Amino acid sequence: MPGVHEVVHPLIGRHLTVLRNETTRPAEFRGSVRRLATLLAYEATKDLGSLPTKVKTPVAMAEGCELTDRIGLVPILRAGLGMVDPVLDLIPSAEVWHLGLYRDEETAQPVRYYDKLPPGKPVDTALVLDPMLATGGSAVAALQTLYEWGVGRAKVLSLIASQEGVDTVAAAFPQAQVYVCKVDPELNDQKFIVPGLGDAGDRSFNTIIH
Ligand SMILES: O=P(O)(O)OC[C@H]1O[C@H](OP(=O)(O)OP(=O)(O)O)[C@H](O)[C@@H]1O
Ligand SMILES: O=c1cc[nH]c(=O)[nH]1
Ligand SMILES: [Mg+2]
Repeated sequence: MPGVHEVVHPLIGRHLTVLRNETTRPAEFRGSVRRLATLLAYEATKDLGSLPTKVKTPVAMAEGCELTDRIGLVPILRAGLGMVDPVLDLIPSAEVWHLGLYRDEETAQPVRYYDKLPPGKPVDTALVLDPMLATGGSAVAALQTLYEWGVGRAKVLSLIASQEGVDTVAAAFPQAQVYVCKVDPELNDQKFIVPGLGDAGDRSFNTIIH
């Protein structure tokens, strides 16, 4: 499907296995989120704009390059927070604009609770960071906000998506690019991804109520 990129790599397969495992504790879960976010960001940034430059090494002049896009990382609270630092490590010049969205437990519809995008000029490329793309409602809401802001280009980076979710995003915003480690086949009655990994926010932040 155009616009949806499932990144296949043995390291992604391995770290995803740890992430899915129900016995994985929060600290190790966060580590796996970081590793997968790095691998996904590497793939999702292959077409970033850059210009050739020169750089002086201790020995001689060499060819270099600099990034030309103004890049915004857009983590979706809460679970997207765990993907910020690894992507910021790769793109230290990026801006970070948080969006607060949670799924209503009864309806699974996204509820907006934080949005402070500035009124001025938007970023050229926005990377939406959220480990889970289930119904696609949160990703669609985030993309709607970003396109209204005026971003030139938006890419959604999710560790696990459902087929229904990526279809929903593609139908709403065919111009958006979606990068995922794995597209899982279905959603259950509570709109959780199957097999998925459970609730990414709760597993990241150790907030599962027993
Ligand atoms: O595709 P959707 O059906 O919209 O579901 C995906 C959303 O659900 C999760 O967030 P959640 O609402 O659990 O909030 P949290 O990150 O605060 O735990 C996840 O991090 C996404 O934001
Ligand atoms: O499976 C799911 C669906 C929504 N949010 C999650 O964290 N997991
Ligand atoms: Mg959320």
